[in-house]
Amino acid sequence: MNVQQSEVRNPRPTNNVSNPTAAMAATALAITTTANTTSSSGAFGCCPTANGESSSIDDSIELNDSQEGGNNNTLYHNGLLEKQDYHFPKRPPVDIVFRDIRYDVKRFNIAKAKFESKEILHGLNGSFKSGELTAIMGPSGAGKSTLLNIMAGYVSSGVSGMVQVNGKSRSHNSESFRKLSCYIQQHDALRPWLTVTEAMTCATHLKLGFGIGMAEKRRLIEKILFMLGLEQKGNTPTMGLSGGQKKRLAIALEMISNPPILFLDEPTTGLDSSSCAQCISLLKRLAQDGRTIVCTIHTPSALLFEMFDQLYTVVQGHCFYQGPTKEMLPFLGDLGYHCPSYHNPADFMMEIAVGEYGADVGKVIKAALKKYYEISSRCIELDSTFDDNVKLMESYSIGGGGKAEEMCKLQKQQEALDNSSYEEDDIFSKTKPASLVMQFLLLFYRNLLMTRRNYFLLFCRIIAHAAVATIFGYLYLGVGPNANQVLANYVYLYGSMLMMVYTGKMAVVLSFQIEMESLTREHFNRWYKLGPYFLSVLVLEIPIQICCSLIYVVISYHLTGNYVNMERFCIFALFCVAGSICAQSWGFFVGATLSVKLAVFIGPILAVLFSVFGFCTRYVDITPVFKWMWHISYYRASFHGIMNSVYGMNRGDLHCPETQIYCHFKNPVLFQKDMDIEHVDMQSNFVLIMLIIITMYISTVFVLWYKLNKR
Ligand SMILES: Nc1ncnc2c1ncn2[C@@H]1O[C@H](COP(=O)(O)OP(=O)(O)OP(=O)(O)O)[C@@H](O)[C@H]1O
Repeated sequence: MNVQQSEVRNPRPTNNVSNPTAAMAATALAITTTANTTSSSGAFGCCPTANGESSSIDDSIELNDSQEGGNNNTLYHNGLLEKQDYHFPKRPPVDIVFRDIRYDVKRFNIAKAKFESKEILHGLNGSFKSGELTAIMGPSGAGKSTLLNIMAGYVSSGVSGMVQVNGKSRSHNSESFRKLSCYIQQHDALRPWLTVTEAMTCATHLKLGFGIGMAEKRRLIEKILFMLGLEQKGNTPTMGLSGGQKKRLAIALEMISNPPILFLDEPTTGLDSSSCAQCISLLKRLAQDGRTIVCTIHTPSALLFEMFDQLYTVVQGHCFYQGPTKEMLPFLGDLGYHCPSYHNPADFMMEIAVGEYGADVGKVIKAALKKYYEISSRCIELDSTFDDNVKLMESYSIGGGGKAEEMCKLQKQQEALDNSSYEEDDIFSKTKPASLVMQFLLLFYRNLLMTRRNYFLLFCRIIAHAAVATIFGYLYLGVGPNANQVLANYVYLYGSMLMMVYTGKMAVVLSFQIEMESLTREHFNRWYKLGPYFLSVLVLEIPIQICCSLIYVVISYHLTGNYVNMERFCIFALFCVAGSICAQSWGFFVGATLSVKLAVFIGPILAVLFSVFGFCTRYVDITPVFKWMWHISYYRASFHGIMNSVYGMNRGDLHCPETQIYCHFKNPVLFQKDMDIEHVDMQSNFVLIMLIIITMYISTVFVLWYKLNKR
């Protein structure tokens, strides 16, 4: 039996979760109960109200009247529920018009020792209309992704020109535009350890908040997955999906908030022909429901090419063709470039774009510009800022033309439509994104779930600490209380700090590097704010590091015979843990700031640099120019802390074995004096470590914020 049929026959009562605390509990529940997407509620009985308004989010995916002959209560086609019976609610049409889009990048020229500017896009004009699926095509390096990034608002610095959304100017990084759109980048950047349903559930909670009930959310998830052909994959971990399924999941995750505009960067890359066709036909259906869908694509098959309504071709940063897909060949034909019979039109266009068949690319670019102004000159008053283009247009002595008149009429009709609202105005308006606290709780829960699934990494971290502690413990077995083994103990203490610092730092130095793509996608598509995200990472990572450090400390401290009393042990453990957490905060900062290649060697280099201060280096012997490093070295502060906990704090004489004639460090103060650490201010050291931790966290958040927002 069709899975969805069983749902209709077994409706489940609505579980309305309205308060956040209950909702959090329900979140966990939902993640487990909805893990099997094929066993959930029958929501289809929930119909539009008498006045036609939807009464619940469930209505958001309602029956297509045209296919059902207007009978909204009928749920089956000949007893079978078809994917095409569903559609997302119509959204207000959102049209995008852009003019004179230029993009400059600044590069430092080492030879000339100055910054140089390079223009990537050279004044692109055009529009993307609602209800249409538009392909951005062009040769590699032509500027397709750059144009898409600018249109999505993903890139804003270095961009000039005007973008209008339903006739209203939009800034290049408009926050309100981001509410209406979503951007799915080339790399799916999904969370591999979550199942499809878990990923969808978490995204639904984050995007739709807790103003609507769990049951409604569950039904929404089921239907989106059903529409996208993922209904059988609810329990599959994301990493177990095929390339095409991952693309569809990436779309499904964004369809939760039902945005009227979708930007997709190369959604078909890496897919086989049938997955490509599935993906494009899905986009086509979403466009037919009134969405504005724009995607970049590399030479598609003739079949796929025909599925696009509009084509925008970029070559060397110029517009090469824009208009209906079916008019592309006549356009090139008018210029004398005729597509051979049985040749893929998309391939032919790309061949012309790279100058094959002796094609004059410049001529086509000028013709495309002329065509644009032929249409535009009848419809809009050209802005004075486009003087250059106006002159260019005049130089082509634009005449009248039937086709241009027709296009103009269409554009006027569209403008009338455009006067409709630019705001969200359907049932989704009753949903609000999760609050900051709930964002934190949801992200923390998600991290916890992923860590539990990926337990091998955690297991390795714990085992490594225990193993090294045992090795060190036996290497320096029982050296702690002996006066003749003070130097051996000193090396053990130094090694322990190294262990704490390296494991603390290196365990997280790549965290953000690995996370960055997912973080960028989710943050850009407004799933959550940076603050709750960062906090959710810290709240998981800090306890793990504390546990690992304590495992090391407990084992090695006892094996080396350093245990004297509980007070000394607690201070020792406190400084070890504080040093490790401080190193971890440095790891986050280095990882967030530098590229992978730099981070993996700058991280250890910084640790080595700071570690020399305090170890066999007396303050008086340090070259004055480096003395500041002694003061800010968290390594030195932690090391002195553990040293003082072992030999300071009025410790009595150490044990001098009878076999020894003389034990120089019988009184540990002598050793402290030799090392210039007889006056360790424990409080100042601890405060210094805490200050560095806080500074590093703030710096990391700032760097991440900058990377996520300033592009
Ligand atoms: N930030 C940047 N700094 C320097 N050059 C850049 C930058 N962004 C884009 N470019 C250059 O602009 C050109 C267009 O890049 P873009 O990624 O948009 O090309 P594309 O058409 O999407 O290519 P592909 O199909 O290969 O992905 C390339 O030559 C690229 O090197």
